[in-house]
Amino acid sequence: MTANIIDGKAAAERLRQQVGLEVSRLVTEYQLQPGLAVVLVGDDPASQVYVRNKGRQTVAAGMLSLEHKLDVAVPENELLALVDRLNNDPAVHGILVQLPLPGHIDEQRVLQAIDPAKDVDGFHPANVGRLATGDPAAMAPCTPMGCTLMLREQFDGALCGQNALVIGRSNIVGKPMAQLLLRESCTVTIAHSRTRDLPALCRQADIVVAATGRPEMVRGDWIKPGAVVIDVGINRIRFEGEEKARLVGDVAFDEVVEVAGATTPVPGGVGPMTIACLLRNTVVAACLQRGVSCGLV
Ligand SMILES: Nc1nc2c(c(=O)[nH]1)N[C@@H](CN(C=O)c1ccc(C(=O)N[C@@H](CCC(=O)O)C(=O)O)cc1)CN2
Repeated sequence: MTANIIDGKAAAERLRQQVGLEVSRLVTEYQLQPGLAVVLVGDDPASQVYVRNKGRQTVAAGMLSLEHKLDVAVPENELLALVDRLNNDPAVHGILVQLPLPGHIDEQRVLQAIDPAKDVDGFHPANVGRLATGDPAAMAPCTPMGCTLMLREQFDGALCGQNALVIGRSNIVGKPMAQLLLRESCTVTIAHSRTRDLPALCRQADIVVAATGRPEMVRGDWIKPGAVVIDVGINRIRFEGEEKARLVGDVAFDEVVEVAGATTPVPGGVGPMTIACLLRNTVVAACLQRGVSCGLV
């Protein structure tokens, strides 16, 4: 069997089209132009690329994009003061502080300073709690949300009752991913570095979401034939004899593609959906703040 390779770029393009149409409707009917503010601290090259892409895609969807670039040594209280200004700016419906932050800044303190209504990353404890309690108004983190939308497409909406294994328990991917799959009525298991006999657990799963941070950890012989495998990993590896670093996921793609029913590539799988979901969350946040219905929920 050779797996269907899920095209994350195409899925993201479809979602961006829907977002763009919804923005046009909001502008026409309510003079409501959703606005997204992105804060970047420092000059990490990958973060700079992600922030640039967020800005471009926000503008392309007809939304207002504000970028705030702060020096790597910015004191924490200056960053908190900026978040406070953005919380009180009526043109801003969504706020995102690009992660990771430099070591001298308390990441949790900054994320908790964002108004939960504008927290389009879904990292504020209020949104974490809303997601865990099944509140439909919860802002869900963008990467797991993108994975969920791709899984819905693969299963034609029939995720109910599927055995899902999430490998990884981070606050950004693993835990919210498990909550979103639970919301879809999957039977969810969370595995992590202390899990015993991970390959055996994996072989029982209809859905595997790999967010381990360990390059190519999930092997082909761990996968149940026909299972759907979503690879969240982004690892830059320099292979012997190659000049440029290559991007690989947490899944051994060449092996898994021979066994799975469908799988995501890296690059071009989950990554592009992350930014498309950010645009979606911003539109949803703008609608909730204005008290108008949203065509994207
Ligand atoms: N505040 C946040 N910070 C970070 C998040 C996040 O969701 N919120 N996620 C990541 C970075 N990220 C978005 O911010 C992101 C990562 C990867 C991609 C992507 O499209 N990746 C491409 C490969 C790109 C490359 O060559 O590097 C792919 O997988 O095809 C988009 C967004 C951490 N920080």
